Amino acid sequence: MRVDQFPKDIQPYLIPGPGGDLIYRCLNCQKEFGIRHLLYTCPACGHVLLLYDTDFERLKKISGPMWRRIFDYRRMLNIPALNGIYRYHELIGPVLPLDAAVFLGEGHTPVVEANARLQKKAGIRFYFKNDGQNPSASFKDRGMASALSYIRYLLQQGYVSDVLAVCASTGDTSAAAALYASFLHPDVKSAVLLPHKRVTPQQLSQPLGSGAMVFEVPGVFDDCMKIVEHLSEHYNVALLNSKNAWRILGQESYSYEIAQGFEYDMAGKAVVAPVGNAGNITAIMSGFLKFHDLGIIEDLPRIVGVQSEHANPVYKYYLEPDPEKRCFEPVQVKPSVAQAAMIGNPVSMPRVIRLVAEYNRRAGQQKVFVEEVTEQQIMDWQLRANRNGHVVCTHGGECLAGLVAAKKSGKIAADETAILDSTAHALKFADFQQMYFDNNFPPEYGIIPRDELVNAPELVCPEDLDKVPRPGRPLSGDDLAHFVQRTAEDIAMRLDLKKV
Ligand SMILES: N[C@@H](CCOP(=O)(O)O)C(=O)O
Repeated sequence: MRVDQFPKDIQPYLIPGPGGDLIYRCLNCQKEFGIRHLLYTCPACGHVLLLYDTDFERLKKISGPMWRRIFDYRRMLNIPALNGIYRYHELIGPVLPLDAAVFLGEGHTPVVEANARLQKKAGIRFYFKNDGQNPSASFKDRGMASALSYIRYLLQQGYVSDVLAVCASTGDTSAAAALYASFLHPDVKSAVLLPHKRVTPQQLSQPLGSGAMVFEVPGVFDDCMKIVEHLSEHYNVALLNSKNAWRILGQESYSYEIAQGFEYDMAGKAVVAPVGNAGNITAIMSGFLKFHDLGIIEDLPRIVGVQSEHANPVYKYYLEPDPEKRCFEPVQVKPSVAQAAMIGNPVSMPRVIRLVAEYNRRAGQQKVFVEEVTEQQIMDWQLRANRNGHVVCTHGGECLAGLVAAKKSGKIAADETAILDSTAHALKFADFQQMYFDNNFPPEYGIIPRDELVNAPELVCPEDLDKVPRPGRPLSGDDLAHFVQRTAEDIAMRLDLKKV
């Protein structure tokens, strides 16, 4: 639809222009810095930053119901930037002109309700939000769209030139970073650091295909992250991990979409997400808080972060009920099928601590929880989900396992509705599925396949066939007819089919 076809009162709000006043604010010393330079940590005290709009109050001049109408009408516009995360421009990148927006098809991923059989098994009503259907097949594209749009804006303004973007990754961030950077090539080039042999072949192929420089580093993600932090402190590079606060802004779109998808009614809802470097749970809380602040949603949903027992620093931190006594300790991670979240020292932990307190305070009760699950539970629930129409990877399995555990421990009530983050596409982590089917997980995972979830292809080639087709050597005539009949009979026998 064209703008002039919309109701008159909504027309002035449909196409957002640059506005607001974004600044970096240090979570520790509260010092503020302008956004003309890329910053990742506070130049004064070295702590982590978040972006704030010092003119946020102007957005309150528009009522919550009016905001809902604006976002709902924007759905009908054919303006690429508004078909992605910038539908929520005023909250995600108010200072950016729309022509700076990099849109590769990210966001507005489907929310799919689980079938009755799977809901019964889990004991609760739930949906998956399929963020694996983003362009690089993970939720990271939301944050990269924001970070690279900002870089494009800096390029357009002449504030930077020849950007080298770097990130550390367990596989999804690097795929997204390389993809979005390649869109701005040659002004932006990218280099990614991956823990050697701790990224799946599919994930490794992604930055290679996008033309990034790929460095494999011994150790785990936390080691790569330290190197990237060193690079960003000592060299002229743009850090693309979620330590970069622009990433957080983009990932807030996940919350906005959930709210919009449920008609802005968040009462009785629980949002479940895996926690690795903790940027996503930071963004989810921050997004819902902003919508709440503007009166767009009346209730804050419950939020449940899930960690594997092999990489559980955030879970451990919140085991201590007294906030005064809590003390964050990084953990040594062990191999995990939730490999993207195999992180012992999440860079966003200070943001999480700040936002959990704020979220619970605003909700007037504890609304944020962290749950822990086993490796076995992750694999079993992933495969159960996928046998019921989903395409979730191990982290989607982690979410579902976390939902079941949270219901059991009373963190989520049986009459609530949960929305689970399917963070990446199942195909990225197909090797874990194969290890399950082949029963060859190394012992440290502690995973024993359940017979009812195992699957394997069967080769059909009846022994009495002396001629079979091969590539470049097709059969024809009687030979083809005989091959088809015998093979069909063999399959019918295996499937126990009766002749009609
Ligand atoms: N799971 C992540 C780890 C880094 O995440 P980030 O969001 O903090 O950049 C990955 O896919 O690499």
